[in-house]
This record gives sequence, structure tokens and C-alpha cells, in this order.
Amino acid sequence: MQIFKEMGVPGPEPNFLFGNLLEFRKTPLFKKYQEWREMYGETFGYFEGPTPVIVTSDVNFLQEVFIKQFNKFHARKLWPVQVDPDKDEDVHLFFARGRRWKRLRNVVNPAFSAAKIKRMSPTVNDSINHLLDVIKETASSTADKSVEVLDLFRRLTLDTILRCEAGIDQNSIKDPSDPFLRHCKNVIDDTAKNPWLYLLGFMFPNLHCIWIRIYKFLHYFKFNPVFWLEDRMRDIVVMRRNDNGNKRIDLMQQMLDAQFSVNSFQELDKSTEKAQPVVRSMTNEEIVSHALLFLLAGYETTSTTLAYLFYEMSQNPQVQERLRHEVMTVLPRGYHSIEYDALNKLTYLDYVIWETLRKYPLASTVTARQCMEECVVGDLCVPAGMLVHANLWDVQYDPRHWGEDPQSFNPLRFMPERRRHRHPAAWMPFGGGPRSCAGLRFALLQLKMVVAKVLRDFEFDPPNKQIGVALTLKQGATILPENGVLLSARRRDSAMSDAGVRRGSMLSGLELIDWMNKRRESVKEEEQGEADDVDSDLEHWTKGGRAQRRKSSLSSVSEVLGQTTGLEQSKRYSMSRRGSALNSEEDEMDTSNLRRSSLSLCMSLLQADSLSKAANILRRVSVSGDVTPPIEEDCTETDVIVNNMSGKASDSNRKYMKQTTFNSSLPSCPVPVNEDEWEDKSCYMPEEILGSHPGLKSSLCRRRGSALPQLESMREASDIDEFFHRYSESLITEMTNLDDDQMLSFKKGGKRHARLYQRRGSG
Ligand code: HEM
Repeated sequence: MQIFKEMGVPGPEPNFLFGNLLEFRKTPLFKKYQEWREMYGETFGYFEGPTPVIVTSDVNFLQEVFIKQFNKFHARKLWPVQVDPDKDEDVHLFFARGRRWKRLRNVVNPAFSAAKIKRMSPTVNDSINHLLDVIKETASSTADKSVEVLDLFRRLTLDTILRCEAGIDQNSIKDPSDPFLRHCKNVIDDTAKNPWLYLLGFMFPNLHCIWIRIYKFLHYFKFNPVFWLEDRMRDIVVMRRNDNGNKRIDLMQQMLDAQFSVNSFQELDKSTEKAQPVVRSMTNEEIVSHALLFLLAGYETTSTTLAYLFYEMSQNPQVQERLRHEVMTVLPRGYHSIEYDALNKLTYLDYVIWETLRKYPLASTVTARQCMEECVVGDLCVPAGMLVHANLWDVQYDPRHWGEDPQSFNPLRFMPERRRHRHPAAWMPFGGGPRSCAGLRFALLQLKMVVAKVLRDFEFDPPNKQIGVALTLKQGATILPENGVLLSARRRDSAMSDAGVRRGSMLSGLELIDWMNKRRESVKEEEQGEADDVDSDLEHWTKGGRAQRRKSSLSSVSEVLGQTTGLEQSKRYSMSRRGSALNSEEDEMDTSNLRRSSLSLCMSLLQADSLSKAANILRRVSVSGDVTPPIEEDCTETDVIVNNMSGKASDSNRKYMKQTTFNSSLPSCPVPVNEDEWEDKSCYMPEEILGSHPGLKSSLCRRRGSALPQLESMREASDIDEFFHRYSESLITEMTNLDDDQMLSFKKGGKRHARLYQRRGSG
């Protein structure tokens, strides 16, 4: 116990029997680390029984241990009550070390490959649909619409992992008394039971084979849920082994199919190693222990992350809104199921998840390595057997990596230009190096899908709208909110379907506002238990068939276009949103046909008598939803737009127009006026603007959110040649008032000018 003194590493004074273990009786490990960090600096040492542990938040040190010198630090910390990592048969990836770990990791990695995860996405999607129902029911059953989300997410992640790993179709999300749920909860809480056994395990780690026997023996006196779960998994493995013909696509199948040479089976002695390799597969017991590992890892970690994420959303409404905007833009509500590939387009969602995991590195208790061979790390000589533990709660709040406000929730910290300059070990919620989390892809799939689907339908507030109430954290298997996370969940008006509302308004010929009111009334009725007449309403419009829909739509278009002056706000809105009703809902084709016909109607109206007036309306319609009043007070909004289009704008109005491309609500934002600067990649958007504008994803990304969905009109207009081909030059001249020179530069300008039209298209 003099070792740290010899190494010159500061730390608390240990007790000869317990080391410093007794200090954790009242304070959980991650908080104690914080206290010691204040007292002893970023690297300090303490004892867990006789085992020396170095705790550090020095990112270079961590990089050495987790990545660069992995061959000397390939083992995890031994847990007080665990199987023998080298000898026992039922060792899983988490406890294994050396070549055994390598073999198991080689089997498990392909099971979590992107292609395999993609195949699981419909299953995940399906489980989340149940979650949506339950949130709706739970919220409507209480006056303040409160929902305890941690519990719900645990039930969801349990259902998902059971289905994805072993094809077990439980429905704990709807049935809280489900036996799997009950037993998983008990296993997670298990560390709180038998504390004396764990203490003994810490004090005499070399006797772990005795402690594990006592642990198993105790089951005969008191039911242990771990063994119940193991038995269920064992039944399935045996059944699957006997049922060779029926291959599934779950994680268990990957393990059943795995093959490798026998000399990598265990840490064998040299003589056996040289023997001819024999092809073997994973043993049944290995598969059972892995199934249990995935079950518990998948159940606990992802659900706790989701709970933190939704808590932060409720505390930061502007982030919630911006995220919802991105989700609605990329995945309009009409898509009942979300495609795996579409999730990759949700950049801001990535930032939000990463920031959640920065603020809450909930699995920090396991990010430790044991030194297997004496080596030098930095200026310390680390002896074999010593543990190195990453102090993630310190690293991930360190102002040196995260700026002056590490306590605030700011997803934009993860923008590429800021991430680029950060040390790779400054963010390690999934651990680091070759032994980092094996289920990362699966976890991310679930996290993204849940957030995208839930945010489309619900808005979350803190209970009683009290912003700033911090969570109390406790340490269990992960670090989790002590009292769960209670939020108030409001079903969004458009939860029925945003695109559906628009389509409803379009097809019914009602104004959007009227349609929404009608819909709202029906939702109220629904909540009061009365018959829901909305679906029948919708059905009525759907049943009418294409001809009926086209007819009603055309009549509403002509009604709007017929009024060549003084469009009311709602009409303008309903008109301008129409484009985005596309690419959603099951009858996409019909809708797009319908829209195409409304476009051609517009064009024929334009070509007829009221050309200039109609052109003015079109201009207003397409841009009016996005702009705030212009800089020059004596100039109307339409004037600014029209003058800009015709090249007659004053400098300030020109500048204003450019600002609207970035951010409509901040007319005075310092955006470069000089057109050349647009292409200059070093010219970044100020962050406060990015933060407040949902459409922008990065300071380098200038494309508006609404330009994202691949609307047909965008594609049509993005090709300038096709644009000229479709609409005669004379018509464009009239619409835009371009003179010959301007027309020439317009043609030459190509896409940059065409962007105006693209934006009109996307409404
Ligand atoms: C947000 C969710 C999750 C978080 C934050 C998380 C975090 C972690 C961390 C910190 C480690 C230790 C890494 C290290 O020591 O460097 C780990 C390991 C592991 N995790 Fe996860 N995890 C998550 C989800 C999952 C899921 C869903 C699964 C499986 C279905 C899973 C399976 C594993 C496995 C098998 C290991 C051991 C890897 C090895 O030792 O080679 N994790 N995880």
C-alpha cells in the first residue's frame, strides 16, 4: 500500500484491510472521484481492498492505456463476484481477456455490423409504435399529462433487445407485470443485495471462484432472477440448435453459426496451441451468457440514456424544437416506419445524443483496464495488476475540452469544426479502443429511432413547467436518475399526422386552420371517449378516389389563385405548404399527381390574362412564410422580394434577402454581403444564430432545412436547362422582369440563381 507514494501519485490514505472501500458507503463512486479530484488533482490513486487503482482525467494518459498500449491493458477490472475469466466456460465478452476476448469479439462484431443492424430496424420500429400508444394512454390518464419516461423506456428497450437477440416476443411495454421485466429489474438491483459478499469479493479478489460458488449456492435458499433468465435463454439455444433448418436474423443466430479454430478457444498452453486447428463453434453455455449480457446491457444503458435525453429536451425547449424541425423535415410524419438510412441524415439528432452522453456518461463505472504487464505510461511506471480507471465525469465536464459552460446542454459543441480540435479521449461514454462498447450501433439505432418517432408526436415539458430542476443521480449498474424522470407529454395537434393534416386540408378544400380546428375538436371528443369521426372523415376523402381528390384540390387551388389580391394569411400558408404534402402518406403517387396538376393549373392561369398579378401572388406565396419585415421601413415585403428578383433591389434589401436565406428571424445578423464570400468555407455562421435556427446543421452548411426533402419541384428547378425547357423564356422574362443582360447572366449563373426557384418549390 506504499505503491502510490513510491510512484509519486497522490491519493487518500488506505486502510490495510479494506483499502478505501469504506469511503464508498455513503458516496457513490463517481461522486467520490469528483471529491478526490478536487483534493488531489487529475491523477490520483486509491485501493479497492488490496488492489491499487489509478484514477485519471488526463486524456493523454487515457489514450495510452485504452488505445496505444492496449496489448498491455486488454483486461477489464475483475468484479467482486464473477466467473474465472480464463477458465470457466460461461465467460462472456465483457469478462473475457487476452486471446479468448479476441475470439469472442470476432464473433460478436459481425453480429453488430451496419448491415445486420439495418435488418433489425423494422423490429425496433415496431416496438416503438407500441411505445407511442402507451405514452398517449399514460399522458391522457392524468390531469397534468405526466409520464415517467425512464420506466417506459426500460420496458421498450427490453422488448426490443429480446426480439432482436433471440426472437422472444414479449410485450412488457404494454404489460408492466411481464416476468422478463420483473426479473431484469431485480438483476439490475442485485448489486444492492448481499453487500457482504461483494465486500469480501473486493477484499480477496483472488478467491473469486469461491465467491461465485457461494453466489450460486445462495440461489437454493433465495430465488435469484439471473438463473431464471439464464434458463430461458438456455431453452431457446437448445431449441435452436435442434432446429437447423429454420435460420433467423437475430443475434443468437450469429452466435449459433459462428465458427473458429479450436486453438483460439481458451488461453491454452503452448503445446495445445501448436496442435492442428479444429473447427469449433461457440458452446451453448457461452451463447447463453452472451444472450444474458446483451439483454442486460441493452436494457439498462439505452433506456437510461433516453431518459436523460428527454429530460434535457424538456429543460431546453429550443433544442427540442430545433430537433423536431429536423426530424419533421427529413422524416415527415407520413412515414409510419423509419428507414435505417434516413436516420443517417439526422445530423442534429446525432449532436443531441452525443451531448446527452457527454453530460451523462452513465456507464463510467466500467471504463477501466487492468495492467497485465509492467509498462511505462507518460512518466509513470505502471506495475502489473494495477487498475486504471477513466474519470469520465471529470473529463467530459472539463472546460479545457468543452469551453466555459460545460454544465449547459449545447449540442452544437459537436459541430465538425469544433469536434476537429478536440482530443479523442475527451468523449468516451462508450469507452475507448478495441474494447469499447460492442453494442454501440445497436444502441444508436434505438436511440435515434425512439427520439425521431416520439418527438414527431409529443412535446415534452418539465412537470409544472419548472425549468432548472436538476436530477438527483444514484449509482446502480449504471448511473441513473434516482427518482426516474417525470415529464409532461403533450400530444401534438398534428400527431395524427402532420402531412395528414396538410393533406386533409388540401383534399377537403378546407383552409388549414379550419381543418386543424376540426381535427382538434375530434381529438377532444376522442379523449372524452366519444366516437372518433376523423378517420371516417379522412376515409371519406380517401374513398372519393383520385378523381374526387383532384377535383376538390383543383377547386381550392383555383379559389386561391382566383383572388389575385390581398390573400389572407391562412390561405397563403395553406398554399405555400402544399408542396411539402408530397412524399408522405401511402398514396404518395396520387398526391404528387394531384400537385402536378395544380402546378399546371397555376401555369395556365399565369399564361392567361392575369399574368402579372398571378406572378406576384406566386412570389408572395412561395416566400412569405419565411421572411420577417424588411430592413427598409417604407418598403413592403413583396417589394423586397420582387425587386431582388428583378435586380432592382437596394444594397440593404439585397443584404436582407441574403439573410433570409440563412435565418429569417434575425434581420440584423452579420452575414457577409459580398457574394464571393458565400463560397468561402472559412466564413462561419455565428453560433448564437445557428443555435436559434432549426434549419441549419453546421456553420458550414448553408442549405435551409426545408430544402432538404427531395420534393419534385426542387428537382425540376435545380436543373436550369430543364427549367428553360419547361417554361418558355418569354414567360420567365415576364415573371421575373429580367432584362436581356440579366437573363443571360441568369442562364450562366446556373444553380446559384436557380436556387431561388428551388426554394419556392420547397415552400
Ligand atoms: C447508450 C447505450 C450504451 C452505452 C452508453 C454503453 C456503454 C458501454 C461502455 C462504457 C462499455 C465499456 C467500454 C470500455 O471499457 O472501453 C461498454 C461495453 C460493452 N457494451 Fe455497451 N453501452 C451501451 C449499449 C450497449 C448495448 C445496447 C449492447 C448490446 C446489445 C452493449 C454491449 C456491450 C458489450 C458486449 C460490451 C463489452 C465489450 C468488450 O468488452 O469487448 N452495449 N458499453
